[in-house]
Formats: sequence, C-alpha cells, structure tokens
Amino acid sequence: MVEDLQPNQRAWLRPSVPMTLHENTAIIAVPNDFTRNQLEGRLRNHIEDALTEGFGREIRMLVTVNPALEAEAQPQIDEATDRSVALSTNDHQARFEPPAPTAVDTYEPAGAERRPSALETRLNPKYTFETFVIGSSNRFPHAAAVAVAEAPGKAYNPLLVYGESGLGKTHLLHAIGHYVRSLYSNAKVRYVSSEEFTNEFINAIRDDRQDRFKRRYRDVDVLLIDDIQFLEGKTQTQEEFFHTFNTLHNANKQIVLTSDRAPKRLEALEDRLRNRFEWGLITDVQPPDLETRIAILRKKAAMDRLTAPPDVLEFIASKIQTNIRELEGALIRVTAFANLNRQEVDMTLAEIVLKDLIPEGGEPEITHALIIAQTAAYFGVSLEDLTGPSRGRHLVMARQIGMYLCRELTSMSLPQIGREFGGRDHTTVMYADRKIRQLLAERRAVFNQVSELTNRVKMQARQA
Ligand SMILES: Nc1ncnc2c1ncn2[C@@H]1O[C@H](COP(=O)(O)OP(=O)(O)OP(=O)(O)O)[C@@H](O)[C@H]1O
Repeated sequence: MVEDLQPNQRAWLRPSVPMTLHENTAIIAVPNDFTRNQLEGRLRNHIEDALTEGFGREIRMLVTVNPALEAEAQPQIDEATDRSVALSTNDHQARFEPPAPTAVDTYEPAGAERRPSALETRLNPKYTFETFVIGSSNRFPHAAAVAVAEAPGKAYNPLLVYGESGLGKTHLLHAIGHYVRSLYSNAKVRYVSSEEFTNEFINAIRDDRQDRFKRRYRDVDVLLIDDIQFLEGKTQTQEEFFHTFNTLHNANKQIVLTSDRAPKRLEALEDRLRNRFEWGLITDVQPPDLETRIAILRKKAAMDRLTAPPDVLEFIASKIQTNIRELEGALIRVTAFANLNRQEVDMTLAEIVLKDLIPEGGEPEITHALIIAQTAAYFGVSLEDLTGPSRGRHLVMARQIGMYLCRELTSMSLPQIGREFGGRDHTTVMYADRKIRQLLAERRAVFNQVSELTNRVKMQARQA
C-alpha cells in the first residue's frame, strides 16, 4: 500500500521512526511538527491501511515529535527510496514489537531521556482544558477538574462527574490527565473505561495474572475511570474495584470517576462502593445553553479548520440542543456536504443537510440492532458477515459505517459498540468513527451512503 505512494510522499517517511505498537496504536516518531502534519494529513490513510493490512487488525497511528531525529531529517523530495521506514508489512512486523509488560506502559522516544507521555495513557490529545468551552452548564465540574489536576489527592477525592451522554465527561477526564502530566512530569496517570477495567479483570483471572492486574491499577498517582455505571451488577469486578479504590485512597492517590447517573441512582452497585463515591465531590454536567453551544461550534470549526459563517453556526446550535457529540457531527456533515459540492457553507445548504439529520417531531429511539440490520441490508451483506471476522474491502467499509452510525445515533460507549460488532476492541470503533468522519468530507460516495443509511435508520425507528 505504501508502495503506492508518490515519491514526494514517501520522502516524508524517511526521517520517521516506528517506536512501538501499543495495543492497536502504532506510535511513530518524527523530527518536527511539519513532518507530523504531513503524516497526519496526507499520509494517514495510506499508513493506517498498510499497518491494518499487515497486522490483520485495525491499527491506528499516533505521531509524536522527537527533535533528536532532526539531524537525520532532510527529506529529499525527489528521491523515491525510503531508507529508514519501509512501511512494508514485513518490515513493520519486525520493527513494531509490542512493549514489554510493565505496571504502567512506558514509552521511550529514540535518543531522548525517558519521559512519561500522554500516549501511554491513551489520552485523546484533543481533549484538553484549552479545547473545553466553559459555560453555566459545566462551570462547576470544570473548576473541580482543574482543582483536582492541580493538587491530585488533595482537593477532592474522589471527584465524580455525572451527566447524560455527549456532554463532555470523557473530555474532562482526559483534560485532567493531560494537565496533571504537564504539571507533574513523573506522575503515573491511568485512564480506563469501566468496561475495559472489567474485561481486563476477567482476563487476568483467566490467565492467572491477578497480581499484574492489581499493580497496573494500584501503582498509579491518578486513576481516571470512565462510565462506572458499567460496573452495575458485576459483583466480582466491584469487589476488585473496591480494593483498588481503598488502596489508592489510603495512599492519597487521586481517583476521578464519571457516570451517566448520580451515584444514588446506580441501583445495582454495592452500597459500600456507592458510599465511597460520596466521600469526595459529586458534580454534574448539564446540556449546554445556546451561547455555549455556539462557542463550542466556533472552537471546533477553528480547530478543524472548517469554514462556516456565524449564522450557520447559530442555526446548527439552535437545532441540536442536548448532545455535544451530535452538535459536532452536524457541523462536520454540513461542511463535508459543502466541500463535496464545491459550494460555500450557507444557510440554504445547512437547512438541507440538517433537515435530513433532524426529523420533525423529535428523535426516535434508535438501537444498535436497528443500525446493524439496516447497514447489513443496505450493503447487501449478512448480519454474520457484518459482525464477523472477514476483512473484505466492501465489508470493512460497511462495518465501519455501521460503527460510525452507532456512535452518532446512539449513546453507546466505544466498548459497547465494539462488542455488538463481533467483540471488537474499542480502539477499532474509535478508528472507524474517525475514518468515516474523514471520508465524509473526501468521498462523495461515502457521504451519500451515510446520508441514505441515516435516513433509513431514522425512518425505520419512527415506524417501530
Ligand atoms: N464543553 C465542551 N467544550 C468543547 N467540546 C466539548 C465540550 N463538551 C463536550 N465536548 C465534545 O463533545 C464530544 C462528546 O464529549 P464526551 O465524549 O466527553 O462526552 P461524554 O459525556 O463522555 O459522553 P458519553 O457518556 O457518551 O461517553 C467530544 O468530542 C468533546 O470534545
């Protein structure tokens, strides 16, 4: 696949060094921001496809800058041979060794001193306090999150943020992680969703590696644990989490939790855990008001370099009121549509796109089962194939669109979606979501397929 690259594209790979494969993320070091932008922009799809094909599972790429590589980094655009990184499958297989297991996975940039990296905790680089828009709906949780990050284990412990889907809980959790890292460079920060915590715990029992599991979660300074409602009804995992919690709390290590409900409404959670959650500070995020929604769209447009006039941003913000993920999704669809049609983003265009996206008379209830069934029918594939292991090109695209729609149209978490699509890892869902978002703006066929399929799903949901 990389063999298909133009010589000038291949030249960008020459100074790049594959660092490690951490779970489903290949980390590649480059000498400067400029090279990183090239890799992340024009070359991302090629590289990720090559890696995915090579490893037989979806691999995403993370690029990190290591100025120590600068000396080797004189890309010679006219030279087709790429000496340092032959991104051919075999080569990668050889060079991306899974990191040795450690309590907190480490990452060592070539030629630099060992330093902790946000990558090792799989924090989304976009979810920082800088990119978080503050409004009356989230002012308090934001302030609490900043306080906790500035003085881990001292301000409020635990901090629990709850609220409905798509209101920024995960964003705040990651922002705490990034900020702690920037303030305390040696802090061990671990982010995990409760679903992953549960799965890892089950695997640890199966493989008789409980000690390693315990170390992994108890030997940290800050534990960020997302969506604790998932622990409901899981007695053994709750027991393990209870001990993890006590160990960390006794050692004055910071714990931050998110939930879709207030702890007292987590009925299938043991009293003693619920009780622990109430030791610290509990705060909620509310749906943002109109001004905050407009500010979020402005920020998002600026960050992703999407051009949309103020009246269009206000229009989108007025139409989508309860979920920030949907708000961002609508902006992406509107700008993608304009891009594909080589049109300016204006009100007429926004009205057309949003009319499809927002049905009259409120949102119908959409389930993953409906999305999966409609996706299979739309692409003419069987349900078994759509959720099965086969990796034919047509099937992979159908599956990725199905996953993307589950992310857009339901409030399911990444691990939940992965499970419904044949037990896939949450990073596979993340990759699919990002890839389809990108293709929406680049490929008319994909935009049309996604739009048609969304309409069908919504129509079926209304009739149900
Ligand atoms: N205040 C905000 N400022 C900027 N972006 C925001 C804000 N709140 C949420 N977002 C964005 O909205 C999207 C959804 O947020 P996030 O995933 O954090 O929601 P969540 O509450 O964790 O939802 P879920 O419970 O479904 O996981 C993300 O892309 C996030 O960056």
